[in-house]
Amino acid sequence: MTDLIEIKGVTHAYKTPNGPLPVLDNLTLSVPEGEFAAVVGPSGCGKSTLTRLVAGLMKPDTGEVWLHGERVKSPRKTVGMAFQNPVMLEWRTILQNVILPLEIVAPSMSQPDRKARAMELLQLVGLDGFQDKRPSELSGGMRQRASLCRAIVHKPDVLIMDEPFGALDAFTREDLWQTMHALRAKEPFTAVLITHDLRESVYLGDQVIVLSGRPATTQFVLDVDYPGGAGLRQLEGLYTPECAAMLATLREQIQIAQGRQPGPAVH
Ligand SMILES: Nc1ncnc2c1ncn2[C@@H]1O[C@H](COP(=O)(O)OP(=O)(O)OP(=O)(O)O)[C@@H](O)[C@H]1O
Repeated sequence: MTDLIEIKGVTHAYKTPNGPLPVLDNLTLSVPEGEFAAVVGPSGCGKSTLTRLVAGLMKPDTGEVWLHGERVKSPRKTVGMAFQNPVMLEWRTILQNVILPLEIVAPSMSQPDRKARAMELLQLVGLDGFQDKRPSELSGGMRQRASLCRAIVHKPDVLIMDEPFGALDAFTREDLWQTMHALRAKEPFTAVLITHDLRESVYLGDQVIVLSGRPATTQFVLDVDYPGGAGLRQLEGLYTPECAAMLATLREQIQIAQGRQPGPAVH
C-alpha cells in the first residue's frame, strides 16, 4: 500500500510574546492510502497543529508534509475537515450546507447532480427527511452527521477530524462511530482522527499513533487488530480481552507521554 500522507521530520515552534513555543519535534509518520489513523496524546502536545500542517493551513519550520506524492505548501482542496463544533451556515438548509464544498471544488457540476450526491450521503447517515431543516433545528449529533457528509461530499483524498465527537453524549458518540464505519464501507477514504478517547481510537483506527508530550514526536504506533476480522466492526468487540489489552497498552503509552510512571492497568 502506498502512503497517502507522509510527514517527514517536521519541527515547528509558534512565535509567542514569551519567545518561541516548540510544538512539534522532528515528527515523522505516515498513513497508507485508505487507512484510518487515530492520533492520541497529552493535552496541548500539538495534535491540532499536526492537522493544520496536513491541510496546508500552515507550514512547518523544518521538515516536509506530503499528500498523494505532492509536497503540501498551501491549503488543499482535496482535504475534508470536521471539527468538534461543526460550523454550519444558519441561513442555509442542511442540504445547502452539505453541498457547499461542491460549489467551491466542482463548480461545473450540475445542481441536480450536487443534490443527488449530498442526498446519497444524508441517507447513509440517517438524515434523509431533514435536508430542508436549518442547522439550529437539529440536535448536536445530527449536526455532526451533516458535518461529516459535508466533509466528504467532494470525495477528498483525506478526511481530517479534530475531536469531532468530543462534545456528544456517550450514546450518540457510539452511534456516530458506527456511522463512520458505514461511510467508510460505502466509500473508502483515508482519515486522520484526533481524539482523547482511547476506545474511540481503537474502534475506529487501523493504527493509533501516540504522540509524546510537547514538543510532540511520534512515541508509539499501535496496529489495531480488531476482534472479529474483516467486515464492519462491532461495538461489542471493545469488551473483549484483545481490545482490553490494546487499551491497556495505549493507556500506558499516554502515561509515559505525560511523564508519569505507568500505573497498573484496570480491565
Ligand atoms: N497560533 C498559535 N500561537 C501560539 N501558540 C499556539 C497557537 N496554536 C496553538 N498554540 C499552542 O501550541 C500548543 C499545541 O497546541 P495544539 O492545539 O496543537 O495542541 P493539541 O494537542 O491539539 O491540544 P488539545 O489536546 O488541548 O486539543 C498549545 O500549548 C497551544 O496553546
